[in-house]
Amino acid sequence: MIPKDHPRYRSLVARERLARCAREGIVAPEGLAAHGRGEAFDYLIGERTTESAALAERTAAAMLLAARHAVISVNGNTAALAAAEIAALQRASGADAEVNLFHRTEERIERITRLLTEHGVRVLTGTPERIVPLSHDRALCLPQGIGDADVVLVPLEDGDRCAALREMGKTVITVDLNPLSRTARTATLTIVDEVTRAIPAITAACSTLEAGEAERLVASLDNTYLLRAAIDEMRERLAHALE
Ligand SMILES: Nc1ncnc2c1ncn2[C@@H]1O[C@H](COP(=O)(O)OP(=O)(O)OP(=O)(O)O)[C@@H](O)[C@H]1O
Ligand SMILES: CC(C)(COP(=O)(O)O)[C@@H](O)C(=O)O
Ligand code: BAL
Repeated sequence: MIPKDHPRYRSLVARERLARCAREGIVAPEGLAAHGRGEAFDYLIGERTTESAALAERTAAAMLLAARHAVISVNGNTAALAAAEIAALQRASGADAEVNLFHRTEERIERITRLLTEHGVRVLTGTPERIVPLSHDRALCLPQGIGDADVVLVPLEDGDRCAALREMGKTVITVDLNPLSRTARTATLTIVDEVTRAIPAITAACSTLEAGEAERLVASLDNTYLLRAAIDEMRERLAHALE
């Protein structure tokens, strides 16, 4: 039982949820390591949504709403951490949701699909095909899902799949606490924020974008600026960390 007044309550609750979902075969064991890497970067931005991340989240909302066919690609970590948040984003944006795994097993696909459905997510299902040119199982996706999408939201992603989706002409939005990851540097739009903060922020933006704001956000998108702003935030916090 984690006391609500614990200074790291939010982090410990997330870890407890991931550990439980790993035991239940939803989160891959490797996902615990990936989460730890993310938490380290979250420390560096002060475990809060920075100004540049907030700008990226509003831009993501604009891109999802303008999409011909937006798909949220869900892996085990994202399902464990943000199933209800994905359902709310789906309702706000109209995006489809599809389970796509690196450590793919049919059992994990079924368990993650069940977890998402229980939280209100409408999950695309069907027979996957090797559509994305990759040598691992992230290549497997649904022709009517990621295969048809023009905009894909891929939280906690792999750099090689991000690059492959871009080469297929798709717009890739990622949520990644590490501004130096291959994904962060390859995506069309990178949200350097924690996934349970980022997804609700995108959802909120879907209903608060003002007239003309969406077009301005997309037209002014500069992912290098967003990554540099995140790095500058980390550097500034480190410079004054012991004051
Ligand atoms: N809760 C979270 N919210 C946001 N980002 C996260 C979260 N947990 C992990 N991450 C980040 O998501 C990424 C996914 O982990 P993974 O191990 O696939 O990354 P990676 O291999 O370093 O990335 P890349 O392949 O893009 O270089 C990591 O960059 C990690 O820092
Ligand atoms: C662990 C994970 C971040 C997700 O794995 P999965 O849920 O199988 O897509 C994976 O991409 C990795 O870095 O190993
Ligand atoms: N996420 C699986 C290995 C990679 O980072 O590409």
